[in-house]
Amino acid sequence: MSILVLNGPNLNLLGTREPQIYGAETLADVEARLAQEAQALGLALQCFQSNHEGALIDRIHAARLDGTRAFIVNPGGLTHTSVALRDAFAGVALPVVEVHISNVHRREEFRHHSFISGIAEGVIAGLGTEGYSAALRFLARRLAQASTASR
Ligand SMILES: O=C1C[C@@](O)(C(=O)O)C[C@@H](O)[C@@H]1O
Repeated sequence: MSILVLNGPNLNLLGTREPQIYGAETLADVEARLAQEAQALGLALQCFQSNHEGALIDRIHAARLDGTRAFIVNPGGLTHTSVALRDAFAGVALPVVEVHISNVHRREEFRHHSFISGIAEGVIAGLGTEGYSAALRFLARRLAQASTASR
């Protein structure tokens, strides 16, 4: 069972980008930690970051064919703008957990609306990079329950 972790625009700059908001860990640090946690949970993990909306959409479509069972996504600024990203998730119809490092609801008003939340199983915001780990633990349990139920 494989989980695909998607990060959108500017998340490649984690660690140096506005560290007072997003912290000091790099995306490579976060992905390495998640890979260890996934292994301990008995899950395979794939990670993909892009600054390009179309590349993210292509990766979501490709997930239909590569064994992906669920997504963890931090869409970055595309959260607040992208109907196309939402439609890609809806089209693939696998569970999605939306993660934001910062508490978007405590920030500028334009960050309060997400096009993704309406098709997500759940939304985690403001837990820092721990939010990705919380999403992984949630999905591990959810996928295990689903596979027991289908037996
Ligand atoms: O790029 C980001 C990062 C973010 O998704 C977060 O992780 O807190 C919040 C977004 O509003 C912002 O555009």
